[in-house]
Amino acid sequence: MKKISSNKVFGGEHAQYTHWSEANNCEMTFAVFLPPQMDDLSELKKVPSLYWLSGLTCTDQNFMQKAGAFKRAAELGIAIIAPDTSPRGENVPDDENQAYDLGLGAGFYLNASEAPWREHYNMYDYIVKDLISDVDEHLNLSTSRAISGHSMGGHGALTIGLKHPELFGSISAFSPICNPTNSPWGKKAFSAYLGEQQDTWLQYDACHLLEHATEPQAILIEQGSADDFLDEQLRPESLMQVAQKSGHSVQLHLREGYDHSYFFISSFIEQHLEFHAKYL
Ligand SMILES: N[C@@H](CCC(=O)N[C@@H](CSC=O)C(=O)NCC(=O)O)C(=O)O
Repeated sequence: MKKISSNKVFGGEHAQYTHWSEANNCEMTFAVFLPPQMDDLSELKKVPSLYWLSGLTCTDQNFMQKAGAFKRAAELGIAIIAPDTSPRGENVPDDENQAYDLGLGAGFYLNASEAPWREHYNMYDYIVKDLISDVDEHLNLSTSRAISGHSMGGHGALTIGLKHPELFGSISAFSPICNPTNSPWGKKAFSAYLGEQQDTWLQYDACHLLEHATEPQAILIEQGSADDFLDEQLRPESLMQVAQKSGHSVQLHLREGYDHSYFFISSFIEQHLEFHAKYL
C-alpha cells in the first residue's frame, strides 16, 4: 500500500493510497480521513471507521472534497474510508459508448460474472476483502465499522451492510437506489455485469436482502423530495414497504426541497456521523 497524497485537516489527516486489488485485478486508489485521536497510540483507544461508497461518475475524492464531513468526524473520532467506484487502468474495459452509468465510475458494488467485465469489475469483493484487509493491516484502526454511501453507493452500502452485519454495525445511505432490479440504472448494469439470470440480481437488491435479513440492523436513509431520480431510480418507498412487512426498522428522513447533489449530502452528513457514532 503506497501513500500518494497527504493534507492536514481539522487536526487530522486526509490521505490517498494506492494498493493492488486481487478482486479487481488492478491497482486501486482510495482516500482516508484519519481523526486527531489517531495520535493516541493506545491499543484500547483505536478509532472506529465509516466506509463511504460514492455514486456514479465519482472517484475517491468527491465525498472527501464536497461532503464537509471532517470537522464532525474529527470531533467524534471517526476515520472515513472512501474507495473509488470502479476498477480503472489501461486494461480495464469501459462501456463502448462511455456511458456514465456503466463501466468506469459505475462498478455497482457487485462481482461481475459476464465478459468483458468479470476480469476486473468485482467491487463487492474489493470492498469486503481487499480494502478492509489492507486498511486493517496498515492503518491501526479498530475493527468497529459503519457503512454509508450515496445513490449507487447507497445501494452498495445497503447491500454490503445487510450481507455483512459481522463487518458493519450500522448502515446509512443518502438517496440510495433501493430496488435496483426495478430501476433503469440497476437493470442496465445488472444485465451487463450479471447477465439475464434474475436470481443473481436479487443478491444485490436491498429490498430482497432486507426481506430475508435475519439480524436486526440500524439503518438510516436520507432522501431529498426534489431529487430528479427519486421516482424512477431510487424507490425508497419499496424498501419501507419491505421493512414494514418483515418487521425490520428503517428510519427514512424525507427532506423537503433537497436534490440529489452533494449540497444535500453536506447538509445532513453530520447527523449521519452522529447516528453511526451511537453504534461504533
Ligand atoms: N448528470 C450526472 C449524473 C451522474 C450523477 O448525478 N452522479 C452522482 C451520483 S448519481 C448515482 O449514483 C454524483 O455523485 N456525482 C458526482 C458529484 O460530485 O456530484 C453526470 O452526468 O455526471
